[in-house]
Amino acid sequence: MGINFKNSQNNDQYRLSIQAYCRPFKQPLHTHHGVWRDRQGIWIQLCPIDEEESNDRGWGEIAPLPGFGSESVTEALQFCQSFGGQITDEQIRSIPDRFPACQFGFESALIDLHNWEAPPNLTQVCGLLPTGKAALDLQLPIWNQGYQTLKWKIAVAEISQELNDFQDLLSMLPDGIKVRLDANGGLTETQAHQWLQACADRPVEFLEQPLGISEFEAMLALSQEYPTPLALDESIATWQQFLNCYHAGWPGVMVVKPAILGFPSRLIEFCQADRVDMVLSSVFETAIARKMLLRLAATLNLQRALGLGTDCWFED
Ligand SMILES: O=C(O)CCC(=O)c1ccccc1C(=O)O
Ligand SMILES: [Mg+2]
Repeated sequence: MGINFKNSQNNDQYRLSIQAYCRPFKQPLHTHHGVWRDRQGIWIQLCPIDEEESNDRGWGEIAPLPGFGSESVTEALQFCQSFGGQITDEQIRSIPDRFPACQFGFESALIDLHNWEAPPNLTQVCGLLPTGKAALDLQLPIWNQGYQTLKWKIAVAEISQELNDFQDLLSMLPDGIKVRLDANGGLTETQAHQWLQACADRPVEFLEQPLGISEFEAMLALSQEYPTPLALDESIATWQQFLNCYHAGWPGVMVVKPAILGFPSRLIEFCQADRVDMVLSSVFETAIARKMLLRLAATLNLQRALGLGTDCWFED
């Protein structure tokens, strides 16, 4: 299934509506970056000005992640408001790289306007477990919900504690279920070695962002020393970082968060020319950006489970 991009030479005008939102999580998410309680973002709607009597509307979502190098919600809101309720194709194509979440949101809205088919519902999704011991005493075991892959945040508590909980978690998992460990850049090199030793011969799909973004070379070395694949996330959160790591020959997995990586068309173009071992991952966006992510996933023909198991973290 392809995405229909409108002829990029057009310079149509759109009426722009902006709606800021704040959506609390059912339970806070604990990561190495801290505690996260709600998702704030912006929904936008584009309506072609010469067809206002028609029902054509395109929806997009701006869901920034400033801790990963994107603009903040406040900056995005000011940027949206600067257009005074009206925007052109040309202005959307010219959104600067310092507003990557806006690039994503506005181009998503254009794509939504020109693609009437609903994206397919993809089944291969990785579930996100609560952090720490909470993963062990889930009321309704999450592995009964059809997931074959589960993600668990580490580098939050004491390492000896986490290594113990990790063994307990693995002993509870049915055969065939694999775990993704996400350190959010929070391990020391020594701790990364401890984790990779603990992962050997265990059902671990990959260890995500063990070290900070300044430690690319150390992560390269680790990836050559252990059989468990490593994945980059924070290290490739902006388009420039993504290109840098790709061209530096990163041999592992790339966790791509399209909602903060800029124009979806640029990502598609890149992936059509170059092979990327990619996991498409959420930033806790709502259904509007999720629709774009599903369109992307269908177009990019990805092999690994989607990192979109975050829906259950919100009330309906
Ligand atoms: O990738 C996934 O499976 C879930 C999404 C996720 O973990 C995440 C969500 C929001 C912000 C950061 C991260 C992360 O991968 O570090
Ligand atoms: Mg991550």
